[in-house]
This record gives sequence, C-alpha cells and structure tokens, in this order.
Amino acid sequence: MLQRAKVIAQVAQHAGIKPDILQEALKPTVTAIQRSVPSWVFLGPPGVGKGTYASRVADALGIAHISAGDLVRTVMKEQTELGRKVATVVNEGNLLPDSYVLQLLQKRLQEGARRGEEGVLLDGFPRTRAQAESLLTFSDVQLALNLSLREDVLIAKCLARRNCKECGKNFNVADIDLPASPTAPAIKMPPLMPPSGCMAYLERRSDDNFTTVKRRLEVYHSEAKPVEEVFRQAGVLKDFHITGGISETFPRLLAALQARGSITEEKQAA
Ligand SMILES: Nc1ncnc2c1ncn2[C@@H]1O[C@H](COP(=O)(O)OP(=O)(O)O)[C@@H](O)[C@H]1O
Repeated sequence: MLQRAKVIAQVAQHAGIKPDILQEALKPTVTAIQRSVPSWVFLGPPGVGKGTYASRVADALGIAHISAGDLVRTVMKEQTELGRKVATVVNEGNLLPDSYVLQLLQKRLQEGARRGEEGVLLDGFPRTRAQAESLLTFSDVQLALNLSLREDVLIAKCLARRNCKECGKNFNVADIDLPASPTAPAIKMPPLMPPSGCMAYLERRSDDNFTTVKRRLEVYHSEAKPVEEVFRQAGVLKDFHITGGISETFPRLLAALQARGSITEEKQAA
C-alpha cells in the first residue's frame, strides 16, 4: 500500500498534477484490477462430463471449482417461492435469466475472494453470449476448454447420471460400447459405478429425463456458437473432443492443457 502511494506520488509529480487527484482518477482502474479473478471455463453440452473433468482438473491445479448447475440446485432445494420458480425453469430444460445467474456467480466469487481464492474453474457458465461478454469484464479468462462428444452418447450419459445423497458424489451407470458407424468412430466408456455403500442413496436429477435432456440439448445448440465465438476472439478457446472413458480421457486432457502451457509438469504430477 505504501509502495503504491509512493508510485502515485512519483507519477503525479512527473505529470505535474496533485497526487490526490491522480489517486481519485485511478480508483476505477484499481478496483477493476483487484476484482479481476483469473478463471478457466469448461464449455460443452449436457452430459459431456464438464463437471467430472472440471472438478478433477481444479483438484490437480489446486484452484476452486464452481459449477453453475450446483449453485442453481442449491436455490432449488430451498423451500421458497424463488426456489420453486427456478425449479420450474430448470425442469423444463430452459435457461435462467442471465442477470439472475450472474448474480449467483458474483455472490459465490465474492465469498471466494474473502476466503482468499486466487483463481476459479467455471463449469456451466457462461451459456449465452451476454454471459460470456459479461464474464470478460470482471474476470481474466485464461482458457475456455470446449468439450464435445457424440450426441447419442450425451443423451445416454445424462439419463444414467446418479448422485449419492449421503456422500454427495456423482456417478454414471451407463456402459457405452458402440461400434463405428459411417459418421462416427467406435466409442467405449465404462460406467463410473457407485460403491455398494451408496447404492441405497442414489438419486437422479429431476431434469435428467428424456424430454428435458432433449430440450437442454436444443438450447445448448442454439447458444453455444456465439459463446465459443466470444472466446475464440479473445484468443482463449481450445476444442477438445472426447472419445473414451475417464481413465483414457483425463490424462489426454491434462496433456492437452500442458501442451498449451496451462499446466506445469509439477502440477500434473501432484
Ligand atoms: N449459466 C447458466 N445460465 C442459465 N441457466 C443455467 C446456467 N447454468 C445452469 N443453469 C440452469 O441449471 C440447469 C442445470 O445446469 P447444469 O447442471 O450445468 O446442467 P447440464 O448437465 O445441462 O450442463 C440448466 O439446464 C439451466 O436450467
């Protein structure tokens, strides 16, 4: 702080203006810099595994993982008028208003900043062009990883997601083993089975039914390209196509991030 006051005094003297006037003029810039949290963003359709890979990468990097869907589900669980309204939109497979989701995210970022979080990995945000543009105004987005996977597999994965209400962990009981077709290569994705202790506590998300998943995919396809475009123009978009299960994909994902210089070897080993 003292150092900053000294620098401001020197610059003010050099420019021939009073230090307090310069200090006042710099306020918005300083606040903007202080607020600018570095972030990584995982983009992709429902069922692609954004949450699974985001939480593993965040653990590997030692940064916080923020899932927009989890923030929304916390509100849905509240027995309030707002919680019920949010649940209606989510269960129809539609998006919540940009301003509302931004509010939830900013609140979560502020809580994190108070705890000393220095970087975050976002999953499920942004989902519209407006959200993406807004994110760039308050966060230094260093990477937008755009995950993709065959559409028929996305549906199967969503329908097979399970959550243990005792330990809170997510699993996927789909055993995908599809031969090559004229348009797609063969794909094998073994299930991520819950341990026996979780079996009695498994739940399915209320929006993971066939009709809602189809609607979520439609919404994704209509919003995804403009979001990708914002990050492509910012020079941070990286495409990553998933062709197998977690044990095959996760090392390949880390290697791709490392090749891009986003992960150091030390962090990958940890
Ligand atoms: N960034 C967002 N903007 C608007 N709505 C959102 C956003 N993130 C989550 N939601 C709402 O929460 C639901 C669940 O989100 P999420 O768990 O990320 O699901 P998905 O499996 O579709 O990626 C979405 O279908 C949407 O209704």
